[in-house]
Amino acid sequence: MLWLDLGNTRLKYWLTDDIGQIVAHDAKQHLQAPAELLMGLTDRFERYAPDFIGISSVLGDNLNAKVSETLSRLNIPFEFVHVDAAHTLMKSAYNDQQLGCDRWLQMLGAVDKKKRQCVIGCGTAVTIDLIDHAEHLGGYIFPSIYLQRESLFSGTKQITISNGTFDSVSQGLTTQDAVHRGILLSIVGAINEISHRHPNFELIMTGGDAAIISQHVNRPVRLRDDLLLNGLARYFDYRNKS
Ligand SMILES: Nc1ncnc2c1ncn2[C@@H]1O[C@H](COP(=O)(O)OP(=O)(O)O)[C@@H](O)[C@H]1O
Ligand SMILES: CC(C)(COP(=O)(O)O)[C@@H](O)C(=O)NCCC(=O)O
Ligand SMILES: [K+]
Repeated sequence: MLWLDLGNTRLKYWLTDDIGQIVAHDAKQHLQAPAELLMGLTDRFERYAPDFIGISSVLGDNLNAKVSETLSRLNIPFEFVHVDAAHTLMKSAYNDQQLGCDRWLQMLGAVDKKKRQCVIGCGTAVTIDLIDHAEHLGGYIFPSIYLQRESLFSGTKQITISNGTFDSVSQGLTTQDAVHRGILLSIVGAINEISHRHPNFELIMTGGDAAIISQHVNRPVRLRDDLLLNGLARYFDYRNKS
């Protein structure tokens, strides 16, 4: 199988064998041209000859249509995931016309009906979702640390910072530190507050910035980079059975 995750920043793919083991995996920035990036990967995909392609995309109809056009040339059946708020594995109270496919799949990949869980996706946006015994209660969306920095850069005259590292949440004494620490605290503080309000929820984090953010959270966090893949596999497994 070939699994694709088209996020707002990166295209991720996993090739898996008959028993679900990953035989190839990569993540690449697509710069809003995922179809062109895929074109460059088709040789590799053809070599592995997957019998099916399952896709998660949050890039919208126009880019999805271009991706479909590129994938059609492979002559391998492919399908985009559609959010289902009434799925057997997890019911959701969220508006399912709006819920991002990657958010939903990450939850589907993590969900455990015996647990209370808080799933945090640290991509282009940071999403925090609460699940109570396989019932999605809703969540929050924040701009990522990088998007927050860009908005300060473009919305102010005296903040001209476009690089630096996010490594502390203590107060800063320079613009550079105040910007990075303030932004990191906005996300970390929100996570700490949500976990304070929901003390019995296990914290699970995934996505490109999960390692940077999790270090400052004041409760144990489970880092899982397999959530979206796991969600894709569960989704198509269930769909084939019904
Ligand atoms: N090699 C890399 N290229 C680009 N971004 C990276 C890389 N490694 C880690 N990241 C981080 O991953 C974040 C994007 O996370 P990701 O989960 O791929 O997002 P999305 O699903 O929105 O595309 C970026 O903000 C960046 O900080
Ligand atoms: C919230 C998101 C932007 C996160 O995307 P990502 O950071 O993974 O690229 C995406 O899931 C999305 O576009 N969601 C639609 C809005 C919603 O979930 O309500
Ligand atoms: K993501």
